[in-house]
Amino acid sequence: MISVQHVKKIFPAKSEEVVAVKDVNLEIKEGEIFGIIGYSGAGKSTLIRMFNGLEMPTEGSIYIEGKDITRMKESKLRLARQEIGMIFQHFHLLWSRTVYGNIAFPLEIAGIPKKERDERVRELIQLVGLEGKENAYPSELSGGQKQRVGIARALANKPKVLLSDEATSALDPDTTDAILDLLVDINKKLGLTIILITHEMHVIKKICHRVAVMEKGKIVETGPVLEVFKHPEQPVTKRFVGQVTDAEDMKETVGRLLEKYQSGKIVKLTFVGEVAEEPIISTLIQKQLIVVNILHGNISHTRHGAYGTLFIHMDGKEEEVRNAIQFLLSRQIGVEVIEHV
Ligand SMILES: Nc1ncnc2c1ncn2[C@@H]1O[C@H](COP(=O)(O)OP(=O)(O)OP(=O)(O)O)[C@@H](O)[C@H]1O
Repeated sequence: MISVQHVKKIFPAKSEEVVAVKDVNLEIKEGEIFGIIGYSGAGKSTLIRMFNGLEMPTEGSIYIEGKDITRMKESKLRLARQEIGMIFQHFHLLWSRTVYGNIAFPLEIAGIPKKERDERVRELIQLVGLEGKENAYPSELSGGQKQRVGIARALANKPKVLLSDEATSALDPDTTDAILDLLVDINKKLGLTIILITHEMHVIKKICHRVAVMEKGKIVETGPVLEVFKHPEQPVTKRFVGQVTDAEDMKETVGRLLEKYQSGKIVKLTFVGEVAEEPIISTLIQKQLIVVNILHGNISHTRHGAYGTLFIHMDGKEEEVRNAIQFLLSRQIGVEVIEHV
């Protein structure tokens, strides 16, 4: 549905030009929730803004349903933009208009008659769960409610694609989850394709089907979310996966334990899919002649199954510890012996 081909964006500057996006290629399917993750300055905003012509690439093409939006005349681009809604971190609402007025605004611009407009706004208010708030002004709303207005406004002209530029980054964790649930809901109900950029792996894990990792203007890794969790290849991807699988203080704890336990091994186990729900550790203790000390555990639920990590210390005779590792490997569990942090 969306094809990004050899896209490059250079910003001219007095001293040295900035190459914000370097030869990006992506294929995004209809109805997919596709996440682009990267640290600040990676080029995510520049890339997503090129999907609706807010920025134009210096080189390359972006096809949306077969039409190259980078080569459209302004009048055609304006029409094409109605097919692509966008939501923002800081909402970008009209402060002098009510919730109703904000959602009606793009319909007024599109020349939709009043009666039809009223109906559509009412539908949208219901869809995003803002019943009763029609006459409130943005200043009277919570962050989550403001983003609901942003989503309703973005959906007003029935777009096929929704672009989300860090839409939950200004929200607390519970509100973030509620907005992410809403995005999944509209993706399912409307079959809407969603492309989002974020610096939080939690967002990717919770709602995306596929992810692309961006670093210094390039896509360095891409794949289905669960696959990327299982086999992160690039160091930057490993850091992002670590955001949700490893506790902040884990490194310190493991460092201390490595010093404390002179015998045995500290291992990081990774479980994927159904294995994550099996009682592997109790079987391990029953079958192997080792002592197991559980240090830290975590299960993440992605759209395509569960992904678990567990740090344990296994103590016992060297051979028994080796057997235990073999047992775990035979159960399709990832085993990484931690030698140092
Ligand atoms: N209009 C502009 N003029 C010049 N340089 C720009 C412009 N917009 C972005 N850049 C530069 O392009 C690079 C990528 O910026 P971009 O905002 O796309 O990154 P990002 O991954 O979205 O980061 P953040 O999350 O901090 O916004 C940065 O070096 C930035 O300074």
